[in-house]
Amino acid sequence: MSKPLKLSLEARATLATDLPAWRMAEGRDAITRRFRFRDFNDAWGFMARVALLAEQQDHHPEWSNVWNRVEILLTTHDAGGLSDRDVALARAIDALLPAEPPPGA
Ligand SMILES: C[C@H](O)[C@H](O)[C@H]1CNC2=NC(N)=NC(=O)C2=N1
Repeated sequence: MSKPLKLSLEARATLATDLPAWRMAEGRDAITRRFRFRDFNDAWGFMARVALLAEQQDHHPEWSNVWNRVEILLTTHDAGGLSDRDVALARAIDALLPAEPPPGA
C-alpha cells in the first residue's frame, strides 16, 4: 500500500458536514467520536465489528472502552496526522450504527 498523505485543506473543510459526529481531537491532528451503547455486550459487539473493519482496511483505531462507552480516535501514524484513511474508516464505522432519528422525532 502506498504511503498515506496528510489530508488536504479542502478535505478538512468538508469534515464538519461529512462526518458531523466526529470532532477534531485536542492537541492531536486526529478525529474522535464517543459512542454509548445499552450495555457492555453491545459495546463489545461494536468493537468486534470495528476491529474487522480495521483489519480489512489495514488501518487501526486508538480507542478505549468503559462498560457501555467506547471512545475512538483516528489518526494516521504513517502520515503523522489525519489522512483519507481516517475519513474512510470513520465513514465505515458510522455505517455500522443504526440510522440517527430525524431531529425532533
Ligand atoms: C504496516 C501497516 O500497514 C501499517 O503499520 C499501518 C497499520 N495500521 C495503521 N493504523 C493507523 N491508524 N495508522 C497507521 O499509520 C497504520 N499503519
